[in-house]
Amino acid sequence: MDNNLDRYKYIFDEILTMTDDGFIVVDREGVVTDINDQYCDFLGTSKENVIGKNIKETISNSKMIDIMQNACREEGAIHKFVDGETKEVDNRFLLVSRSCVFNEKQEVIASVAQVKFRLQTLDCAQKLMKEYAELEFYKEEYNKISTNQYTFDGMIGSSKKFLGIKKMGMRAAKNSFPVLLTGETGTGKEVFARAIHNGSDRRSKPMVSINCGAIPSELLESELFGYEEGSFTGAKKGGKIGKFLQADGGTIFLDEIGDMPPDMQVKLLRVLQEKEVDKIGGAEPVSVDIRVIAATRQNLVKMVREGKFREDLYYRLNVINIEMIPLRERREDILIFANYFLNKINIEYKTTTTLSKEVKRCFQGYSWPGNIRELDNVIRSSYASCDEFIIQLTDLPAKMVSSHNVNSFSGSGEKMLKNMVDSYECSIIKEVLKKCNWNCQLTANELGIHRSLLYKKMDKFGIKVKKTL
Ligand SMILES: Nc1ncnc2c1ncn2[C@@H]1O[C@H](COP(=O)(O)OP(=O)(O)OP(=O)(O)O)[C@@H](O)[C@H]1O
Repeated sequence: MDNNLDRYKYIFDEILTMTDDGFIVVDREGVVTDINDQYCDFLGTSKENVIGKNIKETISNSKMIDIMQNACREEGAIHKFVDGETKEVDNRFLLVSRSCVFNEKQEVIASVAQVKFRLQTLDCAQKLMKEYAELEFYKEEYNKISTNQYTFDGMIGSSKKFLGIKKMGMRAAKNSFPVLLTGETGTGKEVFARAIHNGSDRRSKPMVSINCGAIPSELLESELFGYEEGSFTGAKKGGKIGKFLQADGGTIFLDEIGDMPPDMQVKLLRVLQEKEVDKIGGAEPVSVDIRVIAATRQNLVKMVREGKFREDLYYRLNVINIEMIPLRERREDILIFANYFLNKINIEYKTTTTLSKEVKRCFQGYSWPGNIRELDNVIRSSYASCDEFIIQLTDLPAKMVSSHNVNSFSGSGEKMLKNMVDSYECSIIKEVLKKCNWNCQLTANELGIHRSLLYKKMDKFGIKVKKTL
């Protein structure tokens, strides 16, 4: 019997050496018992580093243990190797077949996986890889839509002004004219753009967003229009498709359009006029069918006047203009948003935290320069620092609890002043504590007071050292 086993071991080893494919074998516990050189080479490791260790240490998202648990097999599945787990940077998707091995009692004793490296298989894998990437993109988009946040129905707000622009957005969704969304930061321009796209008959195609201000101008052209393979040094193998072509049939969202460099403004104008994209290094222009929604918090009219933004492009983009409303001009919606964000955290952490009367008053009186995004942040940070189940004034950032918010404080005369000073002092201490990661010595240094005084004040205000959210 032993002789027979030895014989099979030699044959097995020879097969593993001869094949062009990668092979790996694990035992019932997921510990690697065999791996061939081809696979080690692809992973950029050695047999000594892999054999005897759990498969997850080498391939963290391996499915071999699942295969054994389900006593099944899988053929030609696409496996995406995790970044840094293979030495081939451009080759992270491969075709893998996995199977479990049974003994004569039909018990699972091992699992074996084969990875295809042969060229024709790779070709096929690369095609599948593109489809896989597209599928992942649609899955992500689907998740966004299904959360309902990005539809007009799911949009928060019931103030008259907001209902007015919501109506404009719903009307805009019925056609494909360019839309220009203007307004301060954090007012919901991107959320609105998504709702227009999701409400239009383009919703089954992608909405692709690009922040024109966040991409260096020398990269913007290739990001927007793509390039052909070999069109410049450093160009990726296989070229790049570009955001406009990715959005074909759907919508492109050009955020911070005011930051688009002048040479790109000319190129964008051409796309809007001709409905064609010139890929870098491409022989022919490619036709595209896209709806453009642009957004900016800058004053484009002023920029046109100053010669910083092309007038012809401005008119092309500004067919439908929707001016988003700052939160301070839709005060009826402030508490609706505050409760919406707090409720989301309460659900996540299974708590029932609420806002105190004073906090609600303070929210109503505050100017919210960062708008809805700032309100979301304030709710998070105050939830993280509140000790009880009620968010108090002392949990808010110091700048909110300033003398501009006199209305938020109860009491009269000296008592009121003392309440305000205490509240302000407490907020500052909490803010610096958070900044210093709740390190009391650093906080005392930063505040310029002795540590013992800091402790006294923390005691007075009931501040306990906390974790951050
Ligand atoms: N109607 C809404 N319902 C729920 N959340 C919203 C709503 N509008 C905006 N938000 C939230 O407010 C934040 C800011 O929204 P968004 O990014 O759309 O603003 P923006 O105007 O595009 O900001 P910026 O100009 O800084 O890019 C996001 O977290 C978003 O989810």
